Amino acid sequence: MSVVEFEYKSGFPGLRLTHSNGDASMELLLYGAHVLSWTVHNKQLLFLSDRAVFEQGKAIRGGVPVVWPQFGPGPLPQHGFARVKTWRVGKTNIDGGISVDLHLEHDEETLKLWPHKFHLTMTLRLSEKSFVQELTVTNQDSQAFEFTTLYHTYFTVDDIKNTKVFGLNNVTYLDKVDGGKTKTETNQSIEFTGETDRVYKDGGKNSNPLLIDDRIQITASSTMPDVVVWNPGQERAKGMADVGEHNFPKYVCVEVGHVSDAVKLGPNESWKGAQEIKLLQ
Ligand SMILES: O=P(O)(O)OC[C@H]1O[C@@H](O)[C@H](O)[C@@H](O)[C@@H]1O
Repeated sequence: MSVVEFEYKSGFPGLRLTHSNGDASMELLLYGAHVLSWTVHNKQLLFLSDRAVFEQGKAIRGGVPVVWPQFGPGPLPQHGFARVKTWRVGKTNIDGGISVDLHLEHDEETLKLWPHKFHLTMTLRLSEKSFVQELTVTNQDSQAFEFTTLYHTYFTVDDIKNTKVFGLNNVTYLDKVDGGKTKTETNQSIEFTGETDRVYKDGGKNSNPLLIDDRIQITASSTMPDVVVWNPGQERAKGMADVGEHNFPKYVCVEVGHVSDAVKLGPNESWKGAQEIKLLQ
């Protein structure tokens, strides 16, 4: 069991977590509290684009970007600012399991963008075949504030054409590639035949587990009820400088969060949202 500091692409310090027998590991950057890599038995389970850009202020294409305090476009930069801020390391525990806390607070830059005082803690726990990440948001202001949030997880797949996402049948979704129409999922599994960008409202509350094939299970806390499923497809991927046509078949994003409406947090109140990602085989 170890937690070791490392530096990725000079300028991006992080922590490398290794589970007891070395069979599971995780790389975590302070930039964005970003999980960059998760391996079990030396197999990489998260996708990181070979065209990902590592520059201050730019989002990293792959791993687990943390979307906060705004999902998607809006008054703030796309997907908020937490993913492009440098967090600081807090408590580390390697007693009977590994956990690490990272923290982010408001600063001059965030106050200019979003005039609210906040404290974020991201706790990561690595186990043999799974990991948990839990975000705690505390309102340190004298006024209430609202936010949306999401774990934007990029999972590796052998081929998107043969990938299925289960657990969202009968759930209502917003189809972003069909003009934002509201539809109901009638299929037992989602398959990918082109650009797919959907927000499944309360998808995580479905009684069926959220699965990628029969390999990965994603479980969210009840405070993160929505599920976004995204793959850009060939044409859009071609136009995305940090993805490229060759990469779209290699990943699927299955993202749990609170995005259909906002979380409202009063002064001194705290909110927690977690996901557990488990390898089933
Ligand atoms: O390019 P970004 O900002 O990382 O966003 C990627 C995708 O993120 C998804 O969560 C959104 O539903 C998509 O609409 C978006 O294209």
